[in-house]
Amino acid sequence: MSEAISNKDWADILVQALPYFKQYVGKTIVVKYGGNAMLNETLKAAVMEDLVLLSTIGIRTVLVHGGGPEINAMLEKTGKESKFINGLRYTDAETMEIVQMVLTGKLNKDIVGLLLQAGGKAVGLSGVDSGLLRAKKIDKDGVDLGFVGDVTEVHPEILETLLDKGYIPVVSTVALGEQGDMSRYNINADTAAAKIAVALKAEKFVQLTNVPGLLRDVNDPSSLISRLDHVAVPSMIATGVISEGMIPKIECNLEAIKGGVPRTYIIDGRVPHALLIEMFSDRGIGTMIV
Ligand SMILES: Nc1ncnc2c1ncn2[C@@H]1O[C@H](COP(=O)(O)OP(=O)(O)O)[C@@H](O)[C@H]1O
Ligand SMILES: CC(=O)N[C@@H](CCC(=O)OP(=O)(O)O)C(=O)O
Repeated sequence: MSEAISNKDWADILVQALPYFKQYVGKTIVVKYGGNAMLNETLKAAVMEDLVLLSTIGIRTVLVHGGGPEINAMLEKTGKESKFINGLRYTDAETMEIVQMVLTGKLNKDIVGLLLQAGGKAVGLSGVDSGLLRAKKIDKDGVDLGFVGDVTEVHPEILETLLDKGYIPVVSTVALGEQGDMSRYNINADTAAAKIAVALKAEKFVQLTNVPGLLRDVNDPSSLISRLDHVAVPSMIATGVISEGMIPKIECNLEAIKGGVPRTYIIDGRVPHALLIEMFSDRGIGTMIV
């Protein structure tokens, strides 16, 4: 890259990024990294570099990861079918064990390893650790989703402690039941990330996914909605413009905004260094929800 651009352009880019550095250093951002955006190893390495850069310059960075496709693959290996209702996985007891193994046992540790390799300081934990996430069985429109949880409490002290020491906390979204309930609950990673962003009073909540953002037509990548007004959301869900995994993604953005997070974005994790571009330029990639 340094060969392709002039010294002046190089310096200009850094100077233009300076106001953004000033805006975010010392502030907290929560990044949700979706399983679909994790599938390419080169892109994954670029995401790790971005996170390490943010953390190194003093932006308090929390990573919450998903892993839907990896869970699907493991279920398939064990002969189980994946079933989703409105973007949420039907989770029986056996599926819950597999969800915990894949998210907390495998992906969480893989990501921490990659962050360390990229020169960062990172610690992995699940929602169970230190009682970070407590949940109760979800009850939405009378549909039984098994061990899918609604987050009822977030105890972010462990995240604050790690952030104070310069670590990137890496969170997998398995939660413990409420007091007296030792069940584990499967939490949609977008939903958990938004709750964590609210609890940490984050300045920004960014979701990295495998589409350019919210699309007016899911089959047309050029139909990006750059700025989504929350008022339009219910009718977009009712008419099917927003469907499947995009439903919890958009709904949790609204929750985050209601909870006081000033900026929420959905961006394309397949674009190399999308996170840096979003954070430090005015190129306006992805969808901003207002
Ligand atoms: N209007 C829409 N715009 C973009 N994506 C949409 C839309 N409606 C549904 N989707 C689907 O939502 C998916 C993103 O959600 P999901 O698969 O849960 O991603 P992640 O793994 O990043 O959480 C897209 O791949 C797309 O198939
Ligand atoms: C309840 C529910 O649906 N949980 C999700 C948790 C992982 C996740 O959200 O992963 P992505 O971000 O890759 O979609 C699941 O079981 O797939």
